Amino acid sequence: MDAKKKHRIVVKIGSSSLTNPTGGLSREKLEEHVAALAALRRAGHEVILVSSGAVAAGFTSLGYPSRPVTLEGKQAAAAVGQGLLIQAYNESLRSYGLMGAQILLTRDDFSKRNRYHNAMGALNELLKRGMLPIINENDCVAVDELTFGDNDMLSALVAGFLRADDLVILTDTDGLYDADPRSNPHAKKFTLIEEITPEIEALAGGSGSRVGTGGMRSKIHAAKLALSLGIDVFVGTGTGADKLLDILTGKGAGTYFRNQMKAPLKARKQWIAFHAESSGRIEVDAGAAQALLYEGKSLLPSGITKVSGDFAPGQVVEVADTVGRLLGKGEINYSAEQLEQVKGESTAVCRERLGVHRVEAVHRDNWVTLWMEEDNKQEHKEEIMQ
Ligand SMILES: Nc1ncnc2c1ncn2[C@@H]1O[C@H](COP(=O)(O)OP(=O)(O)O)[C@@H](O)[C@H]1O
Ligand SMILES: N[C@@H](CCC(=O)OP(=O)(O)O)C(=O)O
Repeated sequence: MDAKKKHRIVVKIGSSSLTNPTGGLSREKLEEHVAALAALRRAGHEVILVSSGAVAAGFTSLGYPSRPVTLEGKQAAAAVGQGLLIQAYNESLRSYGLMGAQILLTRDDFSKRNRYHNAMGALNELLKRGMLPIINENDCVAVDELTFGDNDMLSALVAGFLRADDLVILTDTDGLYDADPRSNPHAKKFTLIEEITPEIEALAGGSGSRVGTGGMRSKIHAAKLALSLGIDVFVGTGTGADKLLDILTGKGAGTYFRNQMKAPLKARKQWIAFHAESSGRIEVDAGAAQALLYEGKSLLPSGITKVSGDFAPGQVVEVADTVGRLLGKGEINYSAEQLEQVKGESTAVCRERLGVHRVEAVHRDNWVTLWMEEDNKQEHKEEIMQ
């Protein structure tokens, strides 16, 4: 992380770093985080906060003796606590001349293109106006498959779509160890990780505390996604007002994950790759697969062998080869019905049957390769960055 440059930084603060020993919100800890966020702002960086802590801030007001475990209990606590959390942030931010702006998101918001762009527009405007966006899951509606599961993944998705330079995940442990340091006092820490291999993923366990949810495992998944989007990641802890500045200058107490790819995936392709729901699936022959994966070409109807699902032009479909391997996803220019009429046909036939001028079924600009062969991973990475 190069601290001289003005960075766009997403800082995620987990419940474990915001709570007192009984699981409630700790104002003292919150105030220390705010001092550090304010120092980042003073140094000229753009800052977006993803903060957990709603359940922690709310459960005592509802009469729960400890952090609730049921979904309804957590939702009710979050509904009460979210307001208290933002109020606490704003009271503290005021003394630095800063103001927070609450944004609650669900995964569903990311899968609908208009919502994705709306959220991006609002966040960019807030940043332009000097506000500090404070993002959390929309706990009351985010249930089951709609949830991000945890704010770690949400912070990586937000960092991706805002094309942030850095993602800083603050937690109660000073980084990733080769075993959970809570249960293994001999665990060894990683200070720098250049690639998140399956072996590294296997070392990260679940939450060791009663208040956190994802543990180190969800942080590693989030770090992996952020790295693939061209974002540097830090996972760790710190104290004092300079802790975030120290993290930027490489002096943080934690693990740095260095990004190998400097060009982040464009927002449009990120949306297709990570958020859009697929409305159908098409199969393509070997020639079309070759053109899509290795030649940087668009998909033409002539290479399509099978069409499944009911989709309309502009929706996102999965593209597989004839043995069923997923090659990637793309925005389709035809409905399923139209495609049935022209699959396997030449450009001339498409024009004649459908009266279209441009015939690509999926244009290159709306295509994302998802299939990676171990030995040509890099080639694919470069390709999806186009
Ligand atoms: N390999 C590991 N290295 C470090 N911490 C680990 C590891 N495996 C599991 N953990 C646990 O992850 C916890 C942090 O995650 P979590 O409790 O979800 O915090 P947060 O509330 O900040 O999201 C640590 O307290 C630790 O017990
Ligand atoms: N949205 C919930 C927190 C969920 C969550 O991810 O917690 P954590 O693992 O502590 O970051 C809340 O505000 O309490």
